[in-house]
Formats: sequence, structure tokens, C-alpha cells
Amino acid sequence: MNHAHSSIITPRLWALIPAAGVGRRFGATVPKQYLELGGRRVIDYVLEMFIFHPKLSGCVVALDRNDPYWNDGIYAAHPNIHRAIGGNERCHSVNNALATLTNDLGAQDDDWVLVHDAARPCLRRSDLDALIAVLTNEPVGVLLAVPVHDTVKQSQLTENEKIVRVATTVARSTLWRAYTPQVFRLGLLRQALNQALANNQLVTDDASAIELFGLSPRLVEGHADNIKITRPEDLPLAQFFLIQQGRLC
Ligand SMILES: Nc1ccn([C@@H]2O[C@H](COP(=O)(O)OP(=O)(O)OP(=O)(O)O)[C@@H](O)[C@H]2O)c(=O)n1
Ligand SMILES: C[C@](O)(CO)[C@H](O)COP(=O)(O)O
Repeated sequence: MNHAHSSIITPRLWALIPAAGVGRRFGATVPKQYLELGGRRVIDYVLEMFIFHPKLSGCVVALDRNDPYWNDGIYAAHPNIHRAIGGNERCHSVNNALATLTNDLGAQDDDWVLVHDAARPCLRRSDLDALIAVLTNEPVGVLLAVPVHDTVKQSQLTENEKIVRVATTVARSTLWRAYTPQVFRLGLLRQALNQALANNQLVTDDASAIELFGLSPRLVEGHADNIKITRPEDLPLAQFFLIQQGRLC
């Protein structure tokens, strides 16, 4: 019997790096993704994790429209990297980069998009591979996260007081710190983000948009050293972790 060969298209995997922030909380003269760590820039440790990964089809980086730093980078002209214009908030930058993936790179709605902050240089290859490994048969999407190990207090709103007081202690057995990468199908993430933005819900991570869309992403436990460089004290800590991981001498 002559069976027509069905063309089974394997969904591709793309990296999407939000890198259009200004680093206000860090307070440096350059955005924190361009700060120097052991002779290289923070963003370089992030990019090399993805552009050399055999399972990724390409990488889109959301940059400030007037970013004057990118072109001096060692990977600025790498063929696996494509640029998108960032927006006012991280969620806008991600949304713009998703459009770039679709319109300029021919990414399909069924493709996976792995969103990882440019400010998280300490992502371990083992954690990245563990995240990719669970995508098979995953119906919603996944994110790296770490269970909360400290006691968590919720503060109460105090009027005219400089002193912040405890309102309650939050049960921590089900609390996790959300990290990146966060991985979702391109079409689903675009739909969810567009709906959130249409409702003026400026989600701080990609999973929040998926949750608002009524779905529940899978939490995958990663290492706590995958820190986001946010404040000055985070930079030497990131350097320590990169040395510990053997990625920095
Ligand atoms: N409009 C924005 C804001 C943030 N980001 C990126 O999203 C990641 C996480 O954001 P955050 O840590 O908040 O970075 P900044 O916005 O630069 O920090 P701040 O809020 O202190 O200004 C960073 O890689 C940042 O470059 C982005 O692409 N576009
Ligand atoms: C996406 C994120 O890194 C997950 O923890 C975090 O939400 C980013 O927050 P930021 O205020 O944009 O740094």
C-alpha cells in the first residue's frame, strides 16, 4: 500500500534574551548586563550558554532601541543571534522579541521559546538541559525555580510610619522563587502576553502571563546560584558562582 509520507515537523527551540533594561536598582553607569565580570560582560556568559547549544535553533536578544553597548560585544555579529527592539517593561521586550521570532526568523507557533534574563549569567548547563529534557509531552510549559528556604513575612501597610511591621508569616511549604529560563510554546506565550498587556497586566515573568491565561506551568527545581544581578552586592556573588562553576578563573 502506498503510504504518503507525512512530513512530521519537529518543533524547534529558540532562546529569547530580554536585555533592554537600564539596571536602575543596580545604579551603575552602564546597564548591568554590560558590567564586567572577569574580563567579559555579564551578557556574554548568558549568550554563550545558548548560541553554542546543539538543541537551539537561534537566539533573539531584545535591546534598548538606542543601546550603544551591544556592538562592542564579542558575540555582536554572531550568526545565531538576532536583535529585537526592547520595550518599556520586560514583558514588552519579550513580546516584541516573540514578534521578531515569528516575522523575521520564521519561528512557528508550535516552536518552544526559552526566555532567560540577560542579568542571570550563572545558569548551569545541567539545569538548562534538565529543563529542555522535560519539554517532551509537556502540555503547558516549564520554568526553573527554587523552593523558599527562609521564613517569609508579609508586611502590613503602615500609615505615616518609617517602620515596617509584620502582618503575618506566610506558610512556605508551597513557596518557590521563580527563576529563568521559562519555556513555552511561541503561539501560546504570544497569546497569553498579548491578553495580559491588553488588560494592562504588566507581568514580571512569562509564567505569570500563562497563569493569567488559565494554565499552570511546571516548576523544575534548579540551583539557587542562578541569581539575577539586581543590586550591587549581586555582582561579586555572581563572580564567585562563576568561579565555583569553573567558568571564570
Ligand atoms: N524594559 C525592559 C526591562 C528589563 N529587561 C530585561 O529583563 C531582565 C530582568 O529585568 P530586571 O532585572 O528588572 O532588569 P532592569 O529592568 O534593567 O533592572 P531595574 O528594574 O533595576 O531597572 C534583564 O535582563 C533586563 O535587561 C528588558 O529586556 N526590558
Ligand atoms: C523574570 C524574573 O527574573 C523571574 O524571577 C523576574 O520576575 C524579573 O523581575 P525584574 O523586576 O524584571 O528583575
